[in-house]
Amino acid sequence: MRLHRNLVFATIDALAEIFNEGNYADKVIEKTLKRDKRWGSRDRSFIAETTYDIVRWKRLYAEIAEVKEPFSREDLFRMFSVWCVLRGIKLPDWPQFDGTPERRIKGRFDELSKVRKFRESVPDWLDELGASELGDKTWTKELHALNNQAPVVIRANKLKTTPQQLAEILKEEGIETSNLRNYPEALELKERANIFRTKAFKDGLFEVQDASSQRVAEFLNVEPGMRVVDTCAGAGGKTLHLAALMENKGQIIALDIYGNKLKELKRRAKRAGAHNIDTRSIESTKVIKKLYNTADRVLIDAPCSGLGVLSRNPDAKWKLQPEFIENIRNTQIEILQKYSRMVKKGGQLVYATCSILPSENQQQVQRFLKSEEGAKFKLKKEKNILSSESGYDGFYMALLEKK
Ligand SMILES: C[S@@+](CC[C@H](N)C(=O)[O-])C[C@H]1O[C@@H](n2cnc3c(N)ncnc32)[C@H](O)[C@@H]1O
Repeated sequence: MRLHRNLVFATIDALAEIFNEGNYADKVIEKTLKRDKRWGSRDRSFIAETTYDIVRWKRLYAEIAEVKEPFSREDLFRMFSVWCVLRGIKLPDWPQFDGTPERRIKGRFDELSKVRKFRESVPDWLDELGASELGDKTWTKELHALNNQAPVVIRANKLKTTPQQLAEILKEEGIETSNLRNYPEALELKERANIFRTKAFKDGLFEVQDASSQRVAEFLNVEPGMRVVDTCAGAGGKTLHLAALMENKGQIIALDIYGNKLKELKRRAKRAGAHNIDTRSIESTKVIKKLYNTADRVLIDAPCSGLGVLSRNPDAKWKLQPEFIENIRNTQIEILQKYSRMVKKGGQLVYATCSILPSENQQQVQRFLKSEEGAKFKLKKEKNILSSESGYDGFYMALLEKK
């Protein structure tokens, strides 16, 4: 691989913004990629993937390069040179790489790789929390899996197509996919590509949605004609899946505290041809109270630490704080208490997170079941999806039924 100066410089600029200004990696990369219209798809993927890689391995690379935050440009070039040396990429003859100690870099890598928090590049507190909740053995495997680059999985929109038809259409647009066994609507891209540019995407034939995430709507046992409330709908990844499973029949009420996310949901629903979704922003408790005892099905796709999706969002390793996890657990239990009241007798509720921590998952459900409101429910089944076992995001889901 030959390194191009303007691509390397754009990567260094992006890293400076992410590490030193605390901006979100996905937003910074999106902005960086708009900088030069002449960049082709290879150039763009070099910037995006290298930036994500160095974000993912920040702690390890900083230790090897012997640099500390806040990083100067010189420090960032040193971290970049670690990335190159460890990947066997020949360093160009630029002044920024003068005197790079290649043998020392490899030696320090071997030495640091003996310690999990360096090898897997996580903050001390997170390494301790993961090990205490999951046990050393599971956490070691899981953390390793969460450091792999996530595959791109899409969900065929059954309102408009089938996975087989979609695979053919994408093939004509130059994108090869494979079926995923046991995931009825999913296709996985054989190679990364900008699929948002395809006609198939613009026509609403699919959504990008991880395979584990596709398990959640399935878990809720929806049927056409039901009244379903998606209480933490966000931009609607799971709402759209619910609409497809309900064949556009019945009613889905999509709630969120952020109106702008619901606006995006509406845009996506239009593209997907999903007509049975009604969005409502939670501006007061009235919105919730009006729905008490009215829903056949309720989905709580709760806000969480996001530790199950680190492979697509490595930035979270550095942005997460122990206090945030503490607070989010309180929000989760509050949401369970309040939103479960929307389920009518005999109706069902799914509580789901993209976390792998028992304290956000099964322990929350057990806590809820022991409460006055929770006593009205019984736990029908639950599923823990680990990235190390599934190869996709880490997720948790529990199905509860109101007696
Ligand atoms: C895991 S995300 C949802 C992702 C979405 N369901 C999807 O599939 O694309 C959690 C959502 O909960 C929302 N949220 C946070 N606190 C909330 C609350 N108290 N009530 C309702 N929604 C809330 C957040 O804005 C966020 O969109």
